[in-house]
Amino acid sequence: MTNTQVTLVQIDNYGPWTVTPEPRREADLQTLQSRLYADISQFVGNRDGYTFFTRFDNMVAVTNGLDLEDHALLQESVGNRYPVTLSLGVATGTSPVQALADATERVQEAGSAQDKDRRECLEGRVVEDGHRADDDIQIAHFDVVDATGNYTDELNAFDTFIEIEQGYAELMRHMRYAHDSLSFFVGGDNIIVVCPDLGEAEYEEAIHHVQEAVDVELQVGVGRGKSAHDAGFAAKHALETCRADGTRVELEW
Ligand SMILES: Nc1nc2c(ncn2[C@@H]2O[C@H](COP(=O)(O)OP(=O)(O)OP(=O)(O)O)[C@@H](O)[C@H]2O)c(=O)[nH]1
Repeated sequence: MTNTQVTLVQIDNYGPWTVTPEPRREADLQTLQSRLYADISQFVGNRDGYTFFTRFDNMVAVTNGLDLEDHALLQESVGNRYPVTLSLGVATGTSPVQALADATERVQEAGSAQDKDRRECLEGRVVEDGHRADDDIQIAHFDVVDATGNYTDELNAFDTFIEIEQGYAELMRHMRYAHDSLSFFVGGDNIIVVCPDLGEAEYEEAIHHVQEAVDVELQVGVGRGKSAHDAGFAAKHALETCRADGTRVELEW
């Protein structure tokens, strides 16, 4: 049974900061956001977690293996090096959607995203070391079948972008409402989905749904592990099996 530990990362009072004392140059904000994401991804990734950029001012991480001291160190390090600070909410559960909802609630209870007095809050609980298991995380790595042949080498770059984003939008909604899963676009034509215990039938159904709704053909490799890295790495190997064998769903555990 999965036990996903999810961390919501929220930049404190970021909206007001972007326009104080007057609107800041957009390129500078884009640079700040992408560097902050890169730093958090590296910090969490070095401890075998995954971080997703989502809206950049709010990011979502799968943090099994990181304790509250690790989270506090991330806050301290960012606070020392950036003009902004981070609040973090952490929660665990068999449903990734519910865990993220609980993590969000903890940050919201500490104060508004635009409350100038809420800084560096750290709320929540983690999966304790003695309670971690090899099937705590289930990750599905989706990609578009032959995106290069069907889109990248055929359409102009913006129309390719629209097609890929349509596939992502349909999949993320479907996986959230039908299968309690969190989907994140990770670049190219790839979508990483953090799942509860799902089986082959659910993935077949999701691929069929996206094909029917927006005519984008997906394949998926699924893995399990003690950390996001372990599960995600198994999923990548499973996806390689799809590519080699021409199959649409491969589970590796
Ligand atoms: N984040 C991430 N991006 C990837 C990964 N693999 C491929 N990509 C991205 O996806 C793009 C397309 O590569 P592929 O998915 O291998 O190509 P494809 O044409 O869809 O071919 P098939 O997947 O074999 O059907 C690449 O340019 C990368 O941007 C991955 O493991 N992680």
